[in-house]
Amino acid sequence: MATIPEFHDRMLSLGLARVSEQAAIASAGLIGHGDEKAADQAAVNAMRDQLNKLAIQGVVVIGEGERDEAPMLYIGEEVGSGEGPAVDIALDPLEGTTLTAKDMPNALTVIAMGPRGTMLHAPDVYMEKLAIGPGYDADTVTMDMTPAERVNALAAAKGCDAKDITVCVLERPRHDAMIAELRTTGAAIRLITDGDVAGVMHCADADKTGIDMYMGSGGAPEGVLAAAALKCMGGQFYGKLLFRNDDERGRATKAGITDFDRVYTRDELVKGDVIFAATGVTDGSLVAGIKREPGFLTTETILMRSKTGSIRRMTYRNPV
Ligand SMILES: O=P(O)(O)OC[C@H]1O[C@](O)(COP(=O)(O)O)[C@@H](O)[C@@H]1O
Ligand SMILES: [Mn+2]
Repeated sequence: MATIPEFHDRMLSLGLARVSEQAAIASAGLIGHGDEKAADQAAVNAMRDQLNKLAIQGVVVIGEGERDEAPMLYIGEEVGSGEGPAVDIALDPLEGTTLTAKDMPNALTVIAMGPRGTMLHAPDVYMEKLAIGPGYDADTVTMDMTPAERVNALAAAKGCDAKDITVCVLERPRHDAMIAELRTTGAAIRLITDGDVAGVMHCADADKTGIDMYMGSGGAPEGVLAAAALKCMGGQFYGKLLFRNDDERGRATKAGITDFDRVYTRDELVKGDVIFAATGVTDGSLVAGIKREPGFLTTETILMRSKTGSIRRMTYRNPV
């Protein structure tokens, strides 16, 4: 039997960038058209086509849904040409479908790849998330702390006042109490309407984005992708799965999860080397959105490798 090639992150990384670029390009014509489903479907189709061109034996571990719901890029779907290393793929073809439909900032196409068996098979439930950027100890802020304690602890570690900290939070009624508590510290709160993968990534580039910390609940699949991004950029990430009912607990059991109360660290969500690519769909603080000019679409992609901590920003001018 032929031996399976090793996961060679350097060789695979450019291919991964092509996947996220093409997903973004496919959704370009749907930016600001009020149709989230169409924008998502265009990105999904393109991402799947491109993935199948890569020389990998890939399995989607974070995808568009469960197999019985029969979406494309379902969890467990095999992708790639079938020749090459055995890899786990985590993807969100359009992270910020509503942002895209409404032409609001920070919509991205996102994909991460690591050796087979290294990423948490997170079910499509919510995850409580907490993230800070690089340069702090692992226990600087923890899930055990209250939201206010986290702000004060980060301010102390940073050597600034709580009022100099900016926390990014998804604007949702479920976060009202947390936001009220954060307000008591004097910290600023950047409320976002969607897109917590970008929200978490913003912590790793605080000088550019102004965001020091991310907290609150959002999609668990997005949590694994955010952990992959921070593994490349540096920074701490904690995630705890949240279950609202037995159906959700059943989904977790099916995904092989036994401990429902566990707080996962960044490196428990993504255990091995990982490569991560995200392309801007609409303009954002990390990457520019798609630019149109007659005959061309230009994208910007951030491509990162955890092994080396390398971060590339690539523009791609694509004739259309
Ligand atoms: O809208 P909800 O249910 O609060 O879920 C939050 C999740 O939805 C998003 O805002 C948008 O995700 P999609 O565009 O992929 O649907 C994520 O960034 C976030 O994790
Ligand atoms: Mn998403």
